Amino acid sequence: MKPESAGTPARRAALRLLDAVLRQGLPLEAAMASATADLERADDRGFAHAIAAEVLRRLPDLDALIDGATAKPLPHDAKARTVLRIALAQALALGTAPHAAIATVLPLVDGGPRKLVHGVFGTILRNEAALPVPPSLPANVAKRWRKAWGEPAIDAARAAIAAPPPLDLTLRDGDAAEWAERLGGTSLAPGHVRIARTSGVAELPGFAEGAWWVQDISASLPARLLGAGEGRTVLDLCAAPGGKTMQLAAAGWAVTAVDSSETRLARLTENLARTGLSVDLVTADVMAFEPAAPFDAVLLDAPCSATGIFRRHPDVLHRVTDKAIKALSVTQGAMLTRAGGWVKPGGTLVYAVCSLERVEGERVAEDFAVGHGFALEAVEAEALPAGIVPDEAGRLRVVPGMVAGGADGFFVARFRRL
Ligand SMILES: C[S@@+](CC[C@H](N)C(=O)[O-])C[C@H]1O[C@@H](n2cnc3c(N)ncnc32)[C@H](O)[C@@H]1O
Repeated sequence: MKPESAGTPARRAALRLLDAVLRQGLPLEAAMASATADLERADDRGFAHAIAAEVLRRLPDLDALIDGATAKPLPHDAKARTVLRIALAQALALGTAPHAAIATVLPLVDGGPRKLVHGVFGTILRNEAALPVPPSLPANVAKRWRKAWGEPAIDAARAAIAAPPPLDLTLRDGDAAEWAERLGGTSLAPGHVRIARTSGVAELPGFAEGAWWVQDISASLPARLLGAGEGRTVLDLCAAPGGKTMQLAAAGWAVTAVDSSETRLARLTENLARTGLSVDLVTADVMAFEPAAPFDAVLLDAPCSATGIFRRHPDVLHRVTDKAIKALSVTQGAMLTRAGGWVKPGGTLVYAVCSLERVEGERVAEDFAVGHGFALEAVEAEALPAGIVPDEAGRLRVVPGMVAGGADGFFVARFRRL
């Protein structure tokens, strides 16, 4: 038997990753450990991830090429289709030489449709096919977002898939203009610096001493709406890995941070050690947790579809179903009702989701605004990062195209307890 090419194991891992996302509905990052377990080298694991992520960014366009070159469409979950997607993403988007792109995937269909895969790949390349710029969104996502946010947001979302997003940093303290100069970036708001994407975050000035942490500008909004703590108490629900927890602690709040995931809380603990910030940590399910006393403020960053972070996590474009979005909104509503019960009279409640779905954002906030003893507290336009403006009700809804250079899709509403 011919020995397997050195490049094949990384492609096999990419196939397992795509299977985990597209057939099992798992997040790409969550599938990494098991799908790449047999790859010893970090760069092979990184390459498998890069291939899978590129396929997910280009999936509708790759499938259109494949369907245009097959007489009878391959089933959507056929191994031959995914193997072709892997070879084509490399040859047409990642700069892999076509002969290497196909030779390294053919062993994945040994004893199966090897000839078909080879033939379809050859036909597509001979026709000098190219992937469209910018990439297309999956039809169901485009339909949902077009209805919710209009055509300009669709165009901006497509452009955002094509370009790697910049890296936003939140400063623990210190002057944003000074840090922007030191890091070669720009600042969109107090305490914020935006730099070009880099793989060497830990080597940048200020990382080791905890002067800043990576946090998208949109993700920094919920804690910004609570302002300076001046020693008051805040309950940070669904807190890990702690971007908002650290903002609140740095702004002078006495923070109690709750999360149900031990693994994610361990990351929060590391982040606190690096930044020298201190908070009380509680491992608990929000639906079972019972605090001893109410808080001056409560921030709920609820678990959600995460469709707002599609730029860095393109798997959300393919694995999040309408049914899952509806189910999440029920959980979010129940969590928000519990969170409301832990706010002191006159205190503040902030609800946030990194979702581009109205049912998880606007709808949950509107339902909560009725009959729970809270009033929506409108956000003032002048306190916000450039480009972000409150909606007509005074809530924050960040959609693609709103912030120059991009930002995660987000929803934030602030309430005052009556
Ligand atoms: C959107 S992430 C939070 C990000 C975090 N607030 C930050 O700024 O870094 C959602 C978090 O909710 C946690 N979570 C999900 N369901 C939960 C529950 N029922 N109770 C407590 N935490 C939960 C997850 O473990 C996850 O860490």
